[in-house]
Amino acid sequence: MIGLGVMGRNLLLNMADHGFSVIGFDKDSQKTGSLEAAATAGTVVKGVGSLESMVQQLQVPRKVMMLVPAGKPVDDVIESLLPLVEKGDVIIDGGNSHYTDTLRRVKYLEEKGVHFMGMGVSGGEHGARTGPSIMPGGNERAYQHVKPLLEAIAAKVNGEPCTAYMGKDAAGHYVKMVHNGIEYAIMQLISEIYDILHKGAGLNNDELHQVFKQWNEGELQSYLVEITRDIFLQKDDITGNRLVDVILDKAGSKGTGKWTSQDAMELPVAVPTIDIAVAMRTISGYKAERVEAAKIYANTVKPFSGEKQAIINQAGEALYTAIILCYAQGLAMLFQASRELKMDIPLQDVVKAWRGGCIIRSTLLKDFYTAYSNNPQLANILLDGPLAAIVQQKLPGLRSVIVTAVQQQVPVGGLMSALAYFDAYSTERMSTNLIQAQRDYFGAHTYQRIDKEGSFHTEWGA
Ligand SMILES: NC(=O)C1=CN([C@@H]2O[C@H](COP(=O)(O)OP(=O)(O)OC[C@H]3O[C@@H](n4cnc5c(N)ncnc54)[C@H](OP(=O)(O)O)[C@@H]3O)[C@@H](O)[C@H]2O)C=CC1
Ligand SMILES: O=C(CO)[C@H](O)[C@H](O)COP(=O)(O)O
Repeated sequence: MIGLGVMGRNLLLNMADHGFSVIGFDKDSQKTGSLEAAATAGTVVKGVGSLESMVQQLQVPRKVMMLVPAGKPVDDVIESLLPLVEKGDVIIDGGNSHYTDTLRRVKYLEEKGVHFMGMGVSGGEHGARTGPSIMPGGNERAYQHVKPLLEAIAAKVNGEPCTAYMGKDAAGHYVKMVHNGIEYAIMQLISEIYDILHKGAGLNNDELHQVFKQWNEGELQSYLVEITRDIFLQKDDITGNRLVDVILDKAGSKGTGKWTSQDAMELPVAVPTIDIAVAMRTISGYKAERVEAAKIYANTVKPFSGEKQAIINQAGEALYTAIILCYAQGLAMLFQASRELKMDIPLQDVVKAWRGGCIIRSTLLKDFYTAYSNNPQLANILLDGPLAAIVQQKLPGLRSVIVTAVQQQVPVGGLMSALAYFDAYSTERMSTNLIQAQRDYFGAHTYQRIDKEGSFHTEWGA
């Protein structure tokens, strides 16, 4: 393992716990020393400060994984490894690299006879140590060398490992990118529901904890709902108040959500809830301007007058439906990208790998798994019969919550985008006939007709 930071160190210790002899490299002797000290008794874990020494001690074909920051560090590590590895060896990048970088690296290293695999890992620090979701892609023969290791260290659901081969070339990193896009979208939806219940319905942190606790015990059971439940109880060491209330409302990002939106536009495929989640993090950064605008427009949430429990119930239905619509967008993107980029991504295995260990794990994944088991070529999970029945039953809650939130001035762009996606996707005849007429009017862009084949142009207004 190269890079003994948060992820590398924990993943390596996880491998050792499963009986694999491992060796970690870091320039920092403190990191190599503390790695050995943290190893479980009886496991074989070595920390070294020389890359040469690390590579020499590996069995052939060598399996070298790196967990370093995406971008130049990955290229630097590859260049330092090249004089040390041989044909047939496998280099794995487990970080959040952009898939186009991975494509470039796969080609570069294949020319030298070295296999390069891009592999998504999700689950954060704890997941890496105890069982993450792992999304490997690249050369399938190279994957066979690491399959037993990955299956051993991955999270398990019903005894099955939350990992599978994600497809050719950069498929592993592509799947991880879309995973993170869905992660952004679900986090945005949860934060909007929090706004509705907190500012609108006046629930305090203890009440919010109870609501999320109850939701996490039912159909909304998921990692993100679970951690949100716990966040409301966390005390601030400095003030003694709840920590969530003293955290500045400016969201950070490392870029994977933005990459998902950018790539969706390129394909093209519609992922409006991911787009809006990225945009809302951007708007959150305009703190000073927002403070000024709030004064000008006297923008404050108007308290709800309705019964609290009714709003809580509707909010639960709205969140559940909108979350399904986020997965629908992300999975439809993978379906389309797999075809366009010829990656052969098996969607059934993607949702299998996401069932446990990762940030977007949820009880819903088992329904998606069933949907893809019945039809591996399903273009959109909204076309699956049982899932369509769930969406139809829960949709009124989403509509009602949006109406209430709009009237009470709670910004709910994520919820609205999910509903807009659904309403457009399930509309037989959209209003885009008018857009075609306008395009032809001002730019002679032509249009198609509903009653005849071919392309037509009209001299409008003549
Ligand atoms: N943290 C998380 O929850 C998750 C992170 N990821 C991804 O995993 C990757 C690693 O993340 P994380 O472990 O959090 O990062 P950290 O910053 O904790 O660790 C990165 C490690 O890489 C080392 N490193 C940096 N540059 C080089 C280099 N050129 N050569 C050798 N080693 C280098 C660093 O050493 P030094 O400090 O000495 O420079 C450090 O030990 C990233 O791509 C990240 O996006 C993926 C899933 C979850
Ligand atoms: O990959 C991850 C989880 O799956 C990381 O935690 C991710 O980098 C977080 O992204 P951001 O910092 O952009 O919110």
